[in-house]
Amino acid sequence: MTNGINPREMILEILLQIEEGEHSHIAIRSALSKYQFLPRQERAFITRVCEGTLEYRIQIDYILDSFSKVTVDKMKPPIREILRSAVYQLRYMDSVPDSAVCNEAVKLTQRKGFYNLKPFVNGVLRTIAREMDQVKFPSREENLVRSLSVEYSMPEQLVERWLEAYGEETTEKILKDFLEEKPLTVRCRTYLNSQEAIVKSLTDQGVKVEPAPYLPYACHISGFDHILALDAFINGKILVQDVSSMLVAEAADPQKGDYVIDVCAAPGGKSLHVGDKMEGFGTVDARDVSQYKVNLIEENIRRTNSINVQAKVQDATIFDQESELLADIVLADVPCSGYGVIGKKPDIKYRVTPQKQEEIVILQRTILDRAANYVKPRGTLIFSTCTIAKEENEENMMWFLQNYPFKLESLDPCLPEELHSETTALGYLQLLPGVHKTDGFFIAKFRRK
Ligand SMILES: C[S@@+](CC[C@H](N)C(=O)[O-])C[C@H]1O[C@@H](n2cnc3c(N)ncnc32)[C@H](O)[C@@H]1O
Repeated sequence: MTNGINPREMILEILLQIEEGEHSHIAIRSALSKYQFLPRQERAFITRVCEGTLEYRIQIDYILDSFSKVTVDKMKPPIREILRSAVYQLRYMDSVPDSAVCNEAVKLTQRKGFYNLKPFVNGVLRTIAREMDQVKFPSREENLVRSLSVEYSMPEQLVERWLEAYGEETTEKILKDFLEEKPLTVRCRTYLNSQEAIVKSLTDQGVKVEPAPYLPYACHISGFDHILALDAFINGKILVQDVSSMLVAEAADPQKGDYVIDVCAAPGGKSLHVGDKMEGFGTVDARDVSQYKVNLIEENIRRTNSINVQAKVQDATIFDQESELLADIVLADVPCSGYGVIGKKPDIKYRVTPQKQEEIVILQRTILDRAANYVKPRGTLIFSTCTIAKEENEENMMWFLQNYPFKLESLDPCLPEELHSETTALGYLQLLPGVHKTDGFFIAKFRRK
């Protein structure tokens, strides 16, 4: 315990919030921001246990159900989360002795007022600590979907869909990659600063900087506590962005002086990148659906002093007549299921429903329909998502080609050679985690006829 704050109690509160529907990264960030004085090691422990417990929830529940008479779904929420986070530590964190994990879980059970459940928590955890190796996991031969689901802690319906779309080998690569820890990726704004100066500023503050794949200005950074305390961040020299997302501005290939509309822009990563590529010339109209979202874009515009990017509230499902046929480039980086970023936001995998999937495709098509109208003749439309669901990507792309006066245009002149393929020559790219060295992401480039 440090300064009266019990890390395991914080973990429990965060996990309960996530169970109630809060996004994991928001729940963790807001809890930690309340206790900024916590030592770095303790913050890292809290983050790791919360993220790990969530990432491995299906596997953890399988283990708990193998040892507990009360199944996980029948447990009281605080007990369930105490047990889940303890099993995560027992299985995946060698740094914490098993006895400490069990003792702390029992103490927390008592502190939360569940005196009568202390023996239960104690018994289940001590048995698991002793007999973890004897758990009989589902075998691939008997049931491939169930086996992959438990091994990689992914809901069966997603495993099933990806097996069908990508086959066993690729699906396993994707599933494995989602569980791997990754450093943060940033875009160095080399249009205003030299890469060397940016890297020096970071390393001077003790940050480890490594080149990220595919793009020379993309870096992996690690070994720091708060990004908000880094000079390169404060001064707008770096922006947090995955390489997959940086490829959108590469695919758009804006020219100085272009008029660009980004219909789903918040928090502004791609708009700002396009603005940088135009070196301060032209205009990027960065739009999003709410004032809250537009404030996020404005914050980034201010921090980066991006003079050619402007933000405004505009619902992309409502046709904006004033923009008709005006834009050289339209970016439609539409809201999506987010399956490509499950590695960073594990709660996404637990929120999947077939109904939501259908609704999201309808929303995407509505946005594409409106966005198409803003592209001037011979202009460019970039359609992108951070998902690996075919109905949101290839199927939407085909639907668009069949219904609108656009054709696909090769991405190869804009992409690094390592990413060239049959589909990039045609005009689209599906990045898959574990296959490519990025998040899962889709980009299609259309040109108006
Ligand atoms: C994938 S994110 C965009 C990320 C952004 N392009 C970037 O690079 O930082 C999708 C965005 O679509 C926005 N959105 C959802 N529905 C919308 C609508 N009807 N009109 C405009 N934006 C919408 C969301 O608020 C969200 O910011």
